[in-house]
Amino acid sequence: MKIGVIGVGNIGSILVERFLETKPELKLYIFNRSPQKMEPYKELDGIVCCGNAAEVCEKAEIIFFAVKPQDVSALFEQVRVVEFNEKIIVSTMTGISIKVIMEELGTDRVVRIMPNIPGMIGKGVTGICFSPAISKEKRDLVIELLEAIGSTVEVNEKDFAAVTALSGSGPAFVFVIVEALIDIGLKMGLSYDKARELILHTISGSVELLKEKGNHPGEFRHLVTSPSGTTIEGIYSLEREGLRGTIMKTILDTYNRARKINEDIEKSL
Ligand SMILES: NC(=O)C1=CN([C@@H]2O[C@H](COP(=O)(O)OP(=O)(O)OC[C@H]3O[C@@H](n4cnc5c(N)ncnc54)[C@H](OP(=O)(O)O)[C@@H]3O)[C@@H](O)[C@H]2O)C=CC1
Ligand SMILES: O=C(O)[C@@H]1CCC=N1
Repeated sequence: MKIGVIGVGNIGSILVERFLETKPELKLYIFNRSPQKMEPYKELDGIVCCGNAAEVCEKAEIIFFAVKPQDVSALFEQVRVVEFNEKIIVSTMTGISIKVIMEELGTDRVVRIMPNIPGMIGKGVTGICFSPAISKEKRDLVIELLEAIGSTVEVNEKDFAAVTALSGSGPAFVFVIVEALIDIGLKMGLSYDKARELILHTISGSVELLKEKGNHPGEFRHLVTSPSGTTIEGIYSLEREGLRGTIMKTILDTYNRARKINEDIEKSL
């Protein structure tokens, strides 16, 4: 199968590298605005570095658009000449609706996805939504392709801003929390390595426990919390400081920003 990737930045390069690693049978066609980002792929088998975005669209059957929202107008201009017909466009672009892509490019086969950075090791989760014209067979094909970066969750397009906030941007919030936990480990006298090991195992172990047992997180939180013990002291502090509200507000601000990007793009096109 012939796959195109336009924009080989953070997300585009994850897609390219995971496809190369897990799906060697694919033929890849890539293009990036600044050519130096294509350098690492120049001599590799199964990958062609194209001269422009339209060439990628002409040669590939499924084409990933992985540019920033502010670069989408220029990209539309560059690929408007292409006859998309049976081709499928898969967009990672935040805030760009399926309708906008269909109208701009005169196609009815568009998939909108919101991947995340753990896709780098095949452990990402990707929100996905299809335009109605895409057949069940082609939907399954795209989902199978995306297994290269992890699992997929099908959502309604109206929920994309929420997916962006929770799982698209989510890893950044997790990394900030991990950093804060390591720093406080250092403050309490632990080495960086020991604090990091303790924290990463605590987080991944707690996540695995929730996944395996399926309980509501509050149930396990109670198991840890002894009367007059250490945990309740921490929980009391956490609630007084408003951590729960801070986290909810963080996600809501991110969600509102995703909606605003969408609104601004729709107005500008
Ligand atoms: N980063 C993340 O975790 C996630 C990002 N997204 C979304 O995915 C999209 C890409 O994000 P990200 O990879 O982080 O962004 P990057 O800026 O890292 O990558 C975008 C790439 O697109 C290139 N580019 C821009 N215009 C064109 C064009 N017309 N033709 C070819 N290449 C072009 C840029 O080239 P140049 O080198 O010249 O700048 C750049 O390398 C965004 O819309 C983002 O919102 C979605 C989910 C998660
Ligand atoms: O920060 C951003 O806009 C993108 C969308 C999700 C993750 N990164």
